[in-house]
Amino acid sequence: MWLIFLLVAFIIFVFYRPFKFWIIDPWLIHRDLWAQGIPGRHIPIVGEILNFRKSIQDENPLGYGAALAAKFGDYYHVSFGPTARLDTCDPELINGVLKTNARCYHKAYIMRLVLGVLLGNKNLLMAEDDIHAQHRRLIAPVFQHQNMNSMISLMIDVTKNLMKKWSTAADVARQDNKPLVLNIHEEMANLTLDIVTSCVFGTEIVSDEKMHHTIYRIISESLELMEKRLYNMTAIIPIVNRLPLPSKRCIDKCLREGKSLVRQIVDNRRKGLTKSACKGPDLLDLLLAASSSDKTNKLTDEEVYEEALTFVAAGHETTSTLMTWTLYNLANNPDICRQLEAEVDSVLSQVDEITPATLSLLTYTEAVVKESLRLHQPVPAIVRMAVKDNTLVASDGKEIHIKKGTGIFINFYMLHHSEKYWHEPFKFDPSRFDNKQSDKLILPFSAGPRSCIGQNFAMLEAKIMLALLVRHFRFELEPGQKFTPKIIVTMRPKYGMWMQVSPRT
Ligand code: HEM
Repeated sequence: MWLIFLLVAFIIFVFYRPFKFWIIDPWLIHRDLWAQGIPGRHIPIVGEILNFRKSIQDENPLGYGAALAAKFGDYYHVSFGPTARLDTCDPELINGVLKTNARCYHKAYIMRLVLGVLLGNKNLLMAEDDIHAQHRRLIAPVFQHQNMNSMISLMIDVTKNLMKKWSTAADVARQDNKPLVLNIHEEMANLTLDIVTSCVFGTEIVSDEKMHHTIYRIISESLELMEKRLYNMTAIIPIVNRLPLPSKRCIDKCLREGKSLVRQIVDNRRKGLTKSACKGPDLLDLLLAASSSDKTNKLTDEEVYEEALTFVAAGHETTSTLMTWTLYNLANNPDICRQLEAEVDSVLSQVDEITPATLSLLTYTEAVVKESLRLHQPVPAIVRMAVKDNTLVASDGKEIHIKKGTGIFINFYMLHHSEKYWHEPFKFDPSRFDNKQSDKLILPFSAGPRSCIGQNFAMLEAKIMLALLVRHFRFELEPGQKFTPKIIVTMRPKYGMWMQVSPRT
């Protein structure tokens, strides 16, 4: 008798929990949303993963969300794997999730799987609730304008180093009667990695080829592996995602390498063996100072390592994709490019004088960057998970009761391309930002208490790089290439971006 009882209990334990996770919980959420009149569809177990994977194979990852929105509207429910979620590009619903009801949401399990395995969970990007609030309070002063301004000269130097290499390479190519052709995405990835690593850690890391290469490899390799694990579902299935499969072992190795590298850099700085390369303190100095100034809330060593690595990971690929798509948009719109060159030529004197004062005069440059952030936002979507029942209100006044466990997919791409809010949304037109009104509908850095803490840094860096690049070079797209977006957290060009780069005479 006891044996039978134990056997039944064991079977319930083994089968019920997965059954509840994969079948019952998602079904209850979909049923509830249907009952509220929210349109949508439910594909059990795999959800939309196979459809999404097909859209990637068809080289149209963005078209898939657009097709769902065309069918169901600005908010609808679907599943991704076992998670039932509400997908939306409605500005009021987004505002509710990111701002008014922010306390009811955490980063989605899927984000934790993609980024948490690389960065850990005790950093600003991944931490939740009180730990997040404590880190945000400590770290926010690091990104104040006055600290950012002391990094201007370093950003200029690093950009000029790259331009010097390009000038030499262009001279060599000219001697062979050929244009200089570069994969601009790779060039921008190296440039932004150099800028962010030198602003975080000092120049020691940039001059050390091996360290530089290791950081680049760790970030790109682990993101690639995570993408594979996501689409073959090994990252999603509980227990399976912990098995020491080759992909998991490789990611764990990347994480160990990354942490030990950062640990070495932090320890060297603490011992005074290295110093900031900025005019003032660099981000590592500021992070160490912030973490030791508040004795009761100080960050542990482990947290300092994680935060420093997070700055590099969060600030590298995002800004490089922004720059790549900006140069692509300019190459496709020569009139806009000439207007930008005219502004940059008139504001910067012969000696490329870039200061906070000259930067504030580069208003068209800023509009070009913002329009690129709208048209090709580096982070096209983010995902949240409701950790409490709550109610959201959509722009049409509809109240939606969200159950704990519902995922929310915030589709910035659709918001930024909606004909409801933007005239000719697929046109690259920086003049839309003459009107401050547009700022309310563009959310490339997200919004609310979890908005991008590095946005001042990113805007400053992008303006400096763009002003210097267009002042000295012209960019033309090499014919015959495909511009397919590839999305793994950021939206980069899948096959690179090949351009003819010629010095301006
Ligand atoms: C064009 C460049 C950038 C874009 C488009 C961008 C975009 C974003 C977005 C959309 C988020 C919210 C993510 C979410 O809620 O899931 C975010 C968060 C964050 N970003 Fe950025 N980012 C950029 C540059 C940077 C830079 C340069 C840094 C640091 C040096 C940085 C550090 C962070 C951090 C630490 C967070 C987490 C903030 C928090 O949760 O409190 N980002 N970023």
